[in-house]
Amino acid sequence: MPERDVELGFHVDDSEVTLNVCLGKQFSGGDLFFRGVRCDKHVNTETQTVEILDYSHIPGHAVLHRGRHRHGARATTSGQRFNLLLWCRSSVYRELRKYQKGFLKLELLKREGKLATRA
Ligand SMILES: O=C(O)CCC(=O)C(=O)O
Ligand SMILES: [Fe+2]
Repeated sequence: MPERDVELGFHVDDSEVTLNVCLGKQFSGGDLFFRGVRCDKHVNTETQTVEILDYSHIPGHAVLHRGRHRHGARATTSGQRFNLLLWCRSSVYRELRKYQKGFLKLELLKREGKLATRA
């Protein structure tokens, strides 16, 4: 019976950027798989061939990836793997995204003629 995560299913992180540092020890398996970036609405849509990226951890090396990059970790098949995960969040970026979405909605309403605009 495993005491820790064996594998990590397909997911996105609640981060802008994730730093994943492989601290060791000796192991096999545990590869990361990346499957493209999506917005919230399309996070479960199909993967295109060009988006398929697999990565094998190397002790002492780190991976920096976008939190929104869809990914998961395959099972560690032998040994022990220790990774340090750092989720980096930006409140400024998140605020800006909210305004951006608001502006986009306004633009759509204008285009559809549902919003009065000055000549
Ligand atoms: O290496 C792992 O087991 C964690 C992978 C992951 O979810 C990540 O890098 O955000
Ligand atoms: Fe993750």
